Amino acid sequence: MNTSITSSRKAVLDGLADELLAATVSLVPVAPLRDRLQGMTLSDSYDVQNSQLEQHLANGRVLAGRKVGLTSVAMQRQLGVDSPDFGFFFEDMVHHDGARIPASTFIQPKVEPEFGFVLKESLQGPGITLEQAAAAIGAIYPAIEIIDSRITDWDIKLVDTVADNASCGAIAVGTTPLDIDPADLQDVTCSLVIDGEVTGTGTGADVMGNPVAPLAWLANVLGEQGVALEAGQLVLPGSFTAAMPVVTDSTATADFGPLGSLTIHFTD
Ligand SMILES: C=C/C=C(\O)C(=O)O
Repeated sequence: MNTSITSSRKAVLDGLADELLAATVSLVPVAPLRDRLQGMTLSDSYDVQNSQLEQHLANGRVLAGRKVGLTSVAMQRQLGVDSPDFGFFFEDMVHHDGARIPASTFIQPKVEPEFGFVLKESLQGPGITLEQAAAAIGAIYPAIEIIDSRITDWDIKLVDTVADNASCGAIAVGTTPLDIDPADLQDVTCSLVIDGEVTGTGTGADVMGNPVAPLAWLANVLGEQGVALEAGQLVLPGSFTAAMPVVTDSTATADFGPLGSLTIHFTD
């Protein structure tokens, strides 16, 4: 192995992680990352993501859970990609039903309606099946992910969004679980409602065929790296619909019909 090439590559990746960390604070987005390192791979992007995770944890932030993204055809089409990705979120990024969230704390926020799975037991791949993943779910909540891009104008390809923590901005999760069995999630319908208008509707089957599949996928991918999903963590398996932009004074609802809903408001 040519160590000088390897170490200069690492220096570029560390620099990208530092730029993204700075953008998280300044709210000034950065230029797309994909052309900054010749042949930038998905593995490079996850290294950039991981470097940020480690620095946040070293600064005392507490991991609350993980998100899987790009699991629906709607979102894959919107971003022009064909595979899922994942990211992390901390306790200080989690909001609850009725939250009033300053839009000014994001760069270019959009919202996505999702399930929120709270795990009752830990899950670690490889080899986690759908049945094992479903059995690890303790409660299912309505959730909204606020995605945000630290890349200018959402000009992202897969390597950009992965490095940028899968574009995770914040999470909102309901306080009352949805009364539904993990085996029945494919048939559940969810609409995204912005300011009273339905902007999109999807079913559980639109989320990788079954919303439990992203949970199993994540447990297996992280398991390959020796990382477990822990009991008590919240996992978001991906959006039912295309993401929609929000601004100050927007109200967003993830509407699961008779099963329940979650509403958040964006303030100044
Ligand atoms: C860019 C982010 C995409 C997601 O979070 C998703 O598809 O759920």
